[in-house]
Amino acid sequence: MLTAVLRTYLRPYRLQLSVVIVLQLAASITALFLPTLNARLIDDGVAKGDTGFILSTGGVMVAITFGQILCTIGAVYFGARASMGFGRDLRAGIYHAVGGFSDQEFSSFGAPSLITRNTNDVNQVQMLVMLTCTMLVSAPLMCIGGVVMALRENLDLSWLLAVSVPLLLLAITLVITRMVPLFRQMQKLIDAVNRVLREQLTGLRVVRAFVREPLEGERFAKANSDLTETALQIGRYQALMFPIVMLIVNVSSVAVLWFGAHLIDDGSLQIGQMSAFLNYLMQILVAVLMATVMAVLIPRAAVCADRIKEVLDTVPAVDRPAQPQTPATRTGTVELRGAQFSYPGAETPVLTDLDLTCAPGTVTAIVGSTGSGKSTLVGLIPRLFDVTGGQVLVDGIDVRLQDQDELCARIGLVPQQAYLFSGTIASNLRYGKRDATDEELWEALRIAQADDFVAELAEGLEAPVAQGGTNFSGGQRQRLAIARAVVRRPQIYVFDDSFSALDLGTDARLRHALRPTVTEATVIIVGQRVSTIADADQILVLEDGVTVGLGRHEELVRTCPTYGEIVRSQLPAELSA
Ligand SMILES: Nc1ncnc2c1ncn2[C@@H]1O[C@H](COP(=O)(O)OP(=O)(O)OP(=O)(O)O)[C@@H](O)[C@H]1O
Repeated sequence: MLTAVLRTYLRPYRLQLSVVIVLQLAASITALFLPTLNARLIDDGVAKGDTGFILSTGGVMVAITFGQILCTIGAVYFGARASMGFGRDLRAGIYHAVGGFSDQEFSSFGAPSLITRNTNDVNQVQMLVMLTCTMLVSAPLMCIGGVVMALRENLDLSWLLAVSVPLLLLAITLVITRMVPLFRQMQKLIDAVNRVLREQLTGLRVVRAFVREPLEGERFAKANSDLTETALQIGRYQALMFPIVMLIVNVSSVAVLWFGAHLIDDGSLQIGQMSAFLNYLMQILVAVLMATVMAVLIPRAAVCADRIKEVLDTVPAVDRPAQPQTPATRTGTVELRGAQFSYPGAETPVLTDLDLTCAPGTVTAIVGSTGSGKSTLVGLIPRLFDVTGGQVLVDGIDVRLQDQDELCARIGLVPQQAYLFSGTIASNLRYGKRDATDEELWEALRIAQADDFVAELAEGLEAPVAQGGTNFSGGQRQRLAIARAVVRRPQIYVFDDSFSALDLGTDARLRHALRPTVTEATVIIVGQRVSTIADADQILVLEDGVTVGLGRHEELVRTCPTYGEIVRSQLPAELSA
């Protein structure tokens, strides 16, 4: 999975990565020559008092160091650009994939997990790319090159390499193998903290109203302490790793000095050679350390890449046709033919064998008790989910065969939960029609009975809207959501219980103002209130997802017991007769 993500998303950065490799190569090779030059400077310059040699070798060393600095800066620069670009593209890829999800995929992943995957998980993989760009070539080159160069300086001390390098590798591997499972656990725990936090913030009012703060606090504290405990365990291993590495490095240095001093005493080693050997040993140990740091990151990045790939590879239940069909005439006729729908995993269907035709210029109302399937039914029209049996047609063509964007552009959906986006009233209203003029916005507000309260706001159309529209009342939010649909002037209006938060007077005025606007449109209203739906051209009565009545109000009052029951429970006796 990790390699698949890297292969796909690093492809556009091949050139930059090649530059990084070349620069790393140059920086590492130059670094490898410095200890040898230093040894010559000591043995042939300082020891013999040859100032000219000292100056010329020193000059070469300064030039090499300068070149090395430039190569390293270049490698980090291009590495950072490539890895940041990689992260940006990956986030965009996930965003794009999530954008095609239907309700089904959203609920199976959950919003908090999708957010963690698009932020934290991407960061982990991006960090791996970044460090790889810094160490991929230099670590193995410094390691192998260091061994070769050290052996060139002196063979008698070579056994020190054979002991210290494997010892360091063994020690680090032992620590890392204990850290890897903790890294896996950590991503899940970050998900859990996000989930709890998001749920509590969304339902803050309910939490307060039911005095659940202490209990919810405990729930958060549990998720938080689980994450902290795992992070601390990882931290303990990391803290253990540092002294172990330092111990091995320092003991190895002392050993080089100890045994090197004896060899110098014997006359078989020069001071400069010993210093070069020491430098090479340090370079090798640092390279081993860098490689193992990467080895720590790989399993964590692999876990994150798996989670990212899971999102990228998810095929939405609502797919887009390769060759969409376009209706011959676009009048906005909606038809359900034997429509059936079951939520995934549910034993019984939510909607069974529904037949309904909603013609342009007519109003269709859908009523039924809570949970009877009304919202599910209207969700089938803009393809929030697809039928599991039968068909939904718009203008005679199955919605599954039509271009999704074109289809949705013709539908003005006012959902049950009126959701507004952070911005201004104008930016929210222009959601449906970007180029709508202020006059069009005011007209839509007038129809939605929202012009009064918007006009009272000091900034008018430019009044700020908080995320979710929480700085407006439920009724105001609903009216703004209705205005947003009206601005679009769609052919099909779907009001999913959109009038429920309005008082009877506003509800009646709104429908009255809406009538001239929707004379040619197909209007579908989900409603609980009989006064809202009584004058509809046809009323569909649902009970447990099955049609138990279809007709006009007067007819249904006589013929449909379920409808009669709803009417009797709401209207005075003389009206329901
Ligand atoms: N995402 C979902 N996954 C599984 N079952 C669901 C899901 N959404 C709704 N349901 C179930 O489908 C049934 C119909 O739900 P739906 O929201 O369509 O009813 P409704 O008539 O609009 O209700 P209300 O009037 O309360 O809004 C309910 O029994 C509900 O439990």
